[in-house]
Amino acid sequence: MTTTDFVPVIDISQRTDARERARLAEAIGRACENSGFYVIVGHGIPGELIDTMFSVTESFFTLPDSEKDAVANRPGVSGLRRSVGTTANSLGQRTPPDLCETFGVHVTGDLDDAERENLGDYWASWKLANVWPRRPQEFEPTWRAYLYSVEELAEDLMRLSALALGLAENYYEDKFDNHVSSLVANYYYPQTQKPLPGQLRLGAHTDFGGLTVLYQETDRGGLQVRRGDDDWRDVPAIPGSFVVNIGDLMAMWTGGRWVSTMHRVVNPQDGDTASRISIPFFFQPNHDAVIAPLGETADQGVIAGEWMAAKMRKIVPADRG
Ligand SMILES: O=C(O)CCC(=O)C(=O)O
Ligand SMILES: [Fe+2]
Repeated sequence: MTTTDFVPVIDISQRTDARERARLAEAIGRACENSGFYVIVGHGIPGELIDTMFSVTESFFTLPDSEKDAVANRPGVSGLRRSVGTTANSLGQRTPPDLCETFGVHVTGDLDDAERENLGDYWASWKLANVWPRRPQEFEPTWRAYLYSVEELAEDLMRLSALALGLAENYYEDKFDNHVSSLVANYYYPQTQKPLPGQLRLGAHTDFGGLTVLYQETDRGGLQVRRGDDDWRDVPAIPGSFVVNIGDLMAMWTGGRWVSTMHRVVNPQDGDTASRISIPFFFQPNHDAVIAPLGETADQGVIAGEWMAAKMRKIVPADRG
């Protein structure tokens, strides 16, 4: 099986046409059963918005440290994490920290303190307040415009997913009407020292939530998806595309018919000091949505927020905010 059979490229430009929707849903369903990953083109998010999103994000990450510190993550506040910890820890693996820093905001991060406090009685990243860099000036408006667009796209992908599973298109709507999604930028900084044994740009993991829509720099490479036990396949990097993958909750929702697949970001070749940026949007259900496998009763399910927060805590110690 070639990589594009395992992670197919799907053109969704005709998705407003009813007949074409059925065909797209079928292609998405097949991809989600096989690898849980697909690449979309023709998604309708303007290239100009994506380019600006990339350039403000890159400008931010390459600011002097003293300036970046102003938005550093602290108790109660999201922002910049210099070290994301060890992603592979979420699966119980012990490896050195990932070679990555991240900046993230949540759709819930602008609510007032009391409202955020109500989003689950446990520590969870979506309860943190957003903080925005002052420079570059266009950072915040661009991130907000991008967030709005990618959220709409993710909603439509969920409608197509529902169709693929033989459900009503709006089946997932009331499970995502107060979603706790996040928009994150991963900055894989230049590697000027040899990584430690087992140390990666981003360790092997599965995503937690519903689905992830990821922008990646397409001339860098590094994102790999696992096939079988130890066969890592490069994800096709196509200019103007997004990588879509389903998370654990979506897989649980389908009773395992769809798969949430392990992926990682490997280091560049020795001596290659190029940085790499990726920007995932994690579409995560309402914190109180009950996720039970299709056809099972709610008491067979888990509470989405409790489940995601428990997995998150294995990566980021709760006392780090
Ligand atoms: O950087 C990438 O291409 C993948 C990032 C990723 O898997 C994640 O942030 O969950
Ligand atoms: Fe991921």
